[in-house]
Amino acid sequence: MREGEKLTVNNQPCIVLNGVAKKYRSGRYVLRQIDLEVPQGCVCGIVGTAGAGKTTLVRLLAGLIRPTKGKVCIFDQNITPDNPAYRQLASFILNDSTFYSRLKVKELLQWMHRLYRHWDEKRCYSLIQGLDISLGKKIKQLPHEQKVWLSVIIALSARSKLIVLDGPTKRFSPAEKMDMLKLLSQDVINHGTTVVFTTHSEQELQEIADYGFRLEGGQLLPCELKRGFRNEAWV
Ligand SMILES: Nc1ncnc2c1ncn2[C@@H]1O[C@H](COP(=O)(O)OP(=O)(O)OP(=O)(O)O)[C@@H](O)[C@H]1O
Repeated sequence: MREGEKLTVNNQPCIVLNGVAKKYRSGRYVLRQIDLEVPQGCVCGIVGTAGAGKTTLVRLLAGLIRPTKGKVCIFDQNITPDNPAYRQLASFILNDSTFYSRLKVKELLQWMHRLYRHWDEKRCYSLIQGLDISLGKKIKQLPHEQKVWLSVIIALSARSKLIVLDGPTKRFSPAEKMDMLKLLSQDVINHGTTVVFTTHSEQELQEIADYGFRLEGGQLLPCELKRGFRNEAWV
């Protein structure tokens, strides 16, 4: 890919990155020139080795940090730490999320219900029951896997149009990882949700993504995929 060339994967983008570069105060450019459009209703995977800049990219999408250069847009809105307007539309499930640990599961869900305009209560409780998550337990008492599931359930119940996962399934068994991806794939198909995930695994990208990119040397390079997420056997 030539510098400055845009990776356009569809005409109706959910995410648009224009000339994005990021340099932390203490160091070198982690991201150099990212130009990307991700369409709505697809699964987009980003693979990269440790330190390639995946979390930095996700934190830019989440508006947790500012780009040094360029512009980050989600659903046509310019994303910065002081523009939280898109948050009714997007959910970010980060690697190190240790959220609301003192609340009970039930209290957290009640809070989320108040927070999200399009909250789907019926769906939420049916997912919770299916996964056997105890409503009376405090978040801090849940094992890591259940915390990640809970984040996914919240994103799905909030009817998020964009769900971004930054390596949260690292400690999952292959079967459990597949269950989560099947659940997300159904949302992509039924509701046109866009799912973006980061991974260290080229194989995961091959198995799951509709569009795949490799983050290397601060740039995003397109990956050729052998098959898409929406394998008939899964849906
Ligand atoms: N706040 C920060 N200040 C300075 N440097 C940082 C900061 N955050 C990350 N970095 C550096 O930026 C580079 C990219 O880090 P990042 O966490 O984005 O990579 P990653 O691809 O997500 O890695 P991993 O797969 O291990 O999570 C690393 O060299 C890291 O040390």
